[in-house]
Amino acid sequence: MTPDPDDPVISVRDLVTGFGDTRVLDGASLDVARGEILGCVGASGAGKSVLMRTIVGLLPRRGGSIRVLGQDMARLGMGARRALERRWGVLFQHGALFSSLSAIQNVQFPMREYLRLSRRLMDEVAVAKLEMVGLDASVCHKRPAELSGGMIKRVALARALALDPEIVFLDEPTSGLDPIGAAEFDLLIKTLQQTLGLTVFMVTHDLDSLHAVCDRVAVLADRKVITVGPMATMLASDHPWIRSYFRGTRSRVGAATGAVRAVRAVS
Ligand SMILES: Nc1ncnc2c1ncn2[C@@H]1O[C@H](COP(=O)(O)OP(=O)(O)OP(=O)(O)O)[C@@H](O)[C@H]1O
Repeated sequence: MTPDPDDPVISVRDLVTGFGDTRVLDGASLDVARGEILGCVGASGAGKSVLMRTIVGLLPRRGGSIRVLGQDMARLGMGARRALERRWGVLFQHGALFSSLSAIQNVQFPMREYLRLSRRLMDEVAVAKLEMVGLDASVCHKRPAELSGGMIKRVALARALALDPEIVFLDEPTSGLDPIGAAEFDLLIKTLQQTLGLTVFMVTHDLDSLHAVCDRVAVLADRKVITVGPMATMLASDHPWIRSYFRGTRSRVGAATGAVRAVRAVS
């Protein structure tokens, strides 16, 4: 699906959010287009998770506006709000599975909260969601403590997909995975986005994920979204933080340059 910039699924304007006397975001604005994967980056503590949690209504907004799927979040009554919540899924940092529930029960949790389905149908749907993220029936009755980090992320993704959402919010989906597991997870996200037509808002520190799956990247700094654009924009930016993040020694560009220097030094 080609992202349509004229059809923003999420529109954040002049957002102010904070805790006590501290403002974490102060005038943050951002659009996420239908069908795109937008990566959100920024220094640790810049407010990426806070932005994501404020968009989905888990943290209060002190100012500005948030529109999701054309609806102003501040004007929704309880019923309309629940109806809107059914149209997105969230994968929280570290998966955030319920430790006392099995994998299948975790996936069924949003179904129990928002739908009235028979037990049999819920079982069928949950197994299908687990298969969709590459897990077979053998994990169904395992609890999170019995699963690997990669499996936990997949179960959390299956839970985020439980209600057939239009938008998926992912908070550091590849953190803690080895490079192969992270690449597989990136591919899974990209495949799901393309086959299901999802819009994806993804908080990440993973430069490989940004390169592999994101259509655009939003950079949070100084309590605002300072730049949004494709990777080419990030690589061309002269902003000091963006430059050191995307072209520093741990980036592909930096690594390639370092490698060239090393080869030159040897020869
Ligand atoms: N519940 C909370 N109560 C008080 N302060 C909070 C709370 N949640 C987040 N913060 C503060 O808000 C700021 C932004 O936090 P946030 O988790 O959004 O950062 P982040 O950009 O996602 O960082 P990281 O990349 O390290 O996960 C931090 O200073 C953090 O301490």
